[in-house]
Amino acid sequence: MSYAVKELFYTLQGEGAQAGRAAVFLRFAGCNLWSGLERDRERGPGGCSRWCDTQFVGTNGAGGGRFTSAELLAEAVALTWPQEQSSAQRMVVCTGGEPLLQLDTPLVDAMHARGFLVAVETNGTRPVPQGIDWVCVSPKAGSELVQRTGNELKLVFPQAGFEPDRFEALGFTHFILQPMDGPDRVRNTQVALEYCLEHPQWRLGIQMHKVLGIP
Ligand SMILES: C[S@@+](CC[C@H](N)C(=O)[O-])C[C@H]1O[C@@H](n2cnc3c(N)ncnc32)[C@H](O)[C@@H]1O
Ligand SMILES: Nc1nc2[nH]cc(C(=O)O)c2c(=O)[nH]1
Ligand code: SF4
Ligand SMILES: [Mg+2]
Repeated sequence: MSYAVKELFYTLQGEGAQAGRAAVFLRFAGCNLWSGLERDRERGPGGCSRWCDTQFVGTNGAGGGRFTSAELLAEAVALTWPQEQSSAQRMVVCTGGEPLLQLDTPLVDAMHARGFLVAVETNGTRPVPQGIDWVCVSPKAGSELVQRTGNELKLVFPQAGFEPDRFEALGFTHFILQPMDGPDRVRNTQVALEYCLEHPQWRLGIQMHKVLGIP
């Protein structure tokens, strides 16, 4: 079994309730909410393709390839610290693209066997496999939300006609508004800030890695 992966890198988690924590990022190639057409980034099919901040295609000469779980784990271990060197637990953040198109139990088990806590960043359109340690769901307007529980619900804000209150009763511990990056970032940050002041169940999540200028 091999996995289509765009990149593997070591950085600080820049988003959500774990922001600031060192982690290996495993960015899978491919996404079910991505139209695949460059022109749709301008015109917009109505979904997050229009504003997605990530290059995850990996098949256009931009890097990436197919790797076995053994190859991915060897690289992840090489990127992070030796377990005996620190009491901190190693973490892999599985993202993409949409990681749940590919992440399966054998890969999760292989990561656990090497001492990694396994986190996932998902759009919530596919159920999370058993055994994931940290689940971040980021729902997208126009898609069906299947994964309705987890550790954090991280809503990119604002999305037209997609108000935060529709998620408040779902089974998450943390509710985070992440201002939509792009040409309206400053205004989006202001409206997210105001929303959090008026609805204190929500916390503001700033994409720390972009402030720091790190991957
Ligand atoms: C690139 S996505 C990959 C994981 C998964 N496909 C998802 O959408 O959750 C990683 C995170 O970045 C967020 N994101 C994507 N584009 C963004 C933007 N322009 N501004 C703020 N957050 C964005 C997503 O909502 C998600 O939480
Ligand atoms: N530093 C850093 N933190 C992140 N948290 C979620 C990310 C993602 O693209 O899923 C991301 C990312 O791309 N970089
Ligand atoms: S689901 Fe995630 S990776 Fe896919 S286009 Fe939307 S934000 Fe980007
Ligand atoms: Mg990112």
